[in-house]
Amino acid sequence: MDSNPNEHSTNPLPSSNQLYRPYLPRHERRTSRRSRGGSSYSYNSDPHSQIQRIQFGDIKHSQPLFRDIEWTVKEGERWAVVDGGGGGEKNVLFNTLLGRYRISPHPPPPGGLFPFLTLAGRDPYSDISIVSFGHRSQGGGGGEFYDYSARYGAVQEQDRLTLRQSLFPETIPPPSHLSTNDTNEQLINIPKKEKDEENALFKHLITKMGLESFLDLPMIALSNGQTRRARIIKAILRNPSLLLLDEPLTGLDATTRPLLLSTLRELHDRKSPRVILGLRAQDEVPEWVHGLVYLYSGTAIVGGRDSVLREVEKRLRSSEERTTTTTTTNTLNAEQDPLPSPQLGELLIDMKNIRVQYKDRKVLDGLSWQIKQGERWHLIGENGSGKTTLLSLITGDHPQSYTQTRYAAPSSESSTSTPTTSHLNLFSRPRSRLPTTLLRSAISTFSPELFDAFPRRANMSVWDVVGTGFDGDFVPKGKKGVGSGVGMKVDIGEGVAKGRGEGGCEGAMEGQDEWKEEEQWRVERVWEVLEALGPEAWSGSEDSRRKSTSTSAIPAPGPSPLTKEFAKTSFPSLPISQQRIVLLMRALVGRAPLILLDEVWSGMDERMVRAARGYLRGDLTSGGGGGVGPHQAVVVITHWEEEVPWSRDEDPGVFKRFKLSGGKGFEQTNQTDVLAAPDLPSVVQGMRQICAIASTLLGSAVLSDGVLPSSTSSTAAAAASSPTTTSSTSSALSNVLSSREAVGMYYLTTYMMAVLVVVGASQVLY
Ligand SMILES: Nc1ncnc2c1ncn2[C@@H]1O[C@H](COP(=O)(O)OP(=O)(O)OP(=O)(O)O)[C@@H](O)[C@H]1O
Repeated sequence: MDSNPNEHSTNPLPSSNQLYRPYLPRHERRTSRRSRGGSSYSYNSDPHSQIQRIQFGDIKHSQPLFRDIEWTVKEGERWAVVDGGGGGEKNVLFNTLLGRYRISPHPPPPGGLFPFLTLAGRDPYSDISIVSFGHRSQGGGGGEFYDYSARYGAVQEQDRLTLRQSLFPETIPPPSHLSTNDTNEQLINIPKKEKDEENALFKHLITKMGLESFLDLPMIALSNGQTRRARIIKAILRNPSLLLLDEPLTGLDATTRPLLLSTLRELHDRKSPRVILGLRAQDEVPEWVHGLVYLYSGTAIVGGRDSVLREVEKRLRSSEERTTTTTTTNTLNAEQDPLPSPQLGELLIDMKNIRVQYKDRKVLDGLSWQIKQGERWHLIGENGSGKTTLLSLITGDHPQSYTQTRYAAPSSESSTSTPTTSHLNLFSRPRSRLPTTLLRSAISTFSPELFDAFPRRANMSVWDVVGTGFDGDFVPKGKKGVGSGVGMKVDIGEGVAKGRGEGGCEGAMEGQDEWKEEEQWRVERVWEVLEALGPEAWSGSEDSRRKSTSTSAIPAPGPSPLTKEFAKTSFPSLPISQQRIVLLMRALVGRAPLILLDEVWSGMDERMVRAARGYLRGDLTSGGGGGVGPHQAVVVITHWEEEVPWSRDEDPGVFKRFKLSGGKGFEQTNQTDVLAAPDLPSVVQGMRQICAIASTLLGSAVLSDGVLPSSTSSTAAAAASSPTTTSSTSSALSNVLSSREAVGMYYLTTYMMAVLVVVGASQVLY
């Protein structure tokens, strides 16, 4: 296999100018070639490049964290590092480049690990920067919970730092004891030319990233995506020689991603700064990347982009084949015990004409949305469109959640109740009449904010963390670490508290008669979730492999030893990806009536994502049960359609999408989805209009309220894309046509073919 990144003809690289020019003693080089073994992958087809064979590890670890990595980066090459195995391997590699882990044997002087810096007399470790989004950014390592809802209220003095001030500390007003003429800018005394260049770059970046209008907002007020863009700009403005950018695409909306990628490419090619990208296994690798380091189970596949991707796919395919036995076994179970499908029920959340405003900045402006039991929503919207704000109203964290009820002017005819012009009703009650403790147990959440804020106390085990999910606590409570109950039930009309419990009495509190039954249910439920989403599902350990290849359809009673061990593990000691899946378990354990999952997959490895998706969907292939009951409602917030565990095509009545834009929200059907698609060529637009008209004229009989019955929709779509019934152009077009338009296309094509047949026949006859 050719894995030399120089295979890309677009990049004629100078072979002598290397970023990494690691040097190995002769005997090492010989050994490294001979004893490479099957576990590592390397390239060395360029005679000028030198081999680096490194093992690196934390001084605390007797075993190296990685072995046999050979990686040379030359000036001009564009590289990305992909975390294929999870467990934070990419983080370890980046930290090694930053000098935080030891390399053995260390590349000796004079070049060292970064000859392009060392030989130029620069200190690598002060000239390389990292911006990481895959890892915990705030809250430090301490055990305290910090208030992640602070941004919604009045901004505190310590949080007043604006985006501009954060980028240019010299613009921070001087302390009061200095004279106002004595600005920091003058004190710092930046040369004018450099300043002009910096300003030009700043303007370019801030415009391209769409942050001009946020410059004078406090940093704390920026949305997740806006903050990420700002952090990247800040790192670029520091002008390091090399910027390690870890998971920059996570949390960015679909419009911003290509803009950021093209900017990074531009900067890298100008060497100001050079960039190495860190990507998740599920991220698409940009076309312009030449070389990939794909980290996997303590080693790496290193080489050209395409060849590494081919190799990874080959390995994945063979590992999937190995697990076929499990799938077959579990499918048998599925046939015996089908999981009930979602059942639509009572209204859980009812928002009408919601408004959220900060001074003259309107974030939500007349938004209405209803969420019912059993529904599965995908909440979507560009960065800054108000998704987090909306969720904070639902969870009651936002102070403006109390002030959403407005009444119509009383009419002259007296009536017993005045209708509202706007309201926020949570579980049939205005937010102000719902105690926060009850709300916390009725709505469970996973979000980047919660992940950052969740306390990491050294003595907190995985069990403790999962157990806090029942009552929405942040510290373990109760004798068995499964909470102590909130003593109330959330009222969901007819379906009181349906969707949770299933054997427990969730209104009970410690000390009450029903508590024993509730506690017993909670303990069993923690084991159930730990077994389904714990290491058995993703670790690939010998134990779990033995279990997964077992042909017995009868699961062994009780949790496995691996699960028991995991339950006892200290939560803060886990790698980030495992902390994330534990917090997902926390969100699912209590069977709360409403579950909010915001950017849930970021930082998890592929096997975890697969296990969690299966569990949420209720596929019996992943742990033998459904993560979400038929009466529970779920909202998934993500910028990536493919991250949603369900598809609207499965059942449009249950699986829905709500889009935020311009302060408003609207439900997107398949139809509006396509109509909203940007930059379609006008010919396609024209075709679509014709098809829609044809659909209305010729096929309106099959339409009901403009929404197709699913069987009709799929038949029509299939017919529209079938090469036997349409031309190749219309077949390609069917990819961008809505169901209704596809029906139109079908009728139009049939109609035109009929006309052709008639015309043809008449030619023959006459
Ligand atoms: N205290 C505040 N003052 C002014 N504007 C604010 C404040 N808090 C939030 N905003 C603005 O509200 C808008 C919505 O923010 P929100 O976090 O809800 O967006 P989002 O849709 O979740 O974005 P993302 O996809 O980036 O996470 C943003 O433009 C943000 O700058």
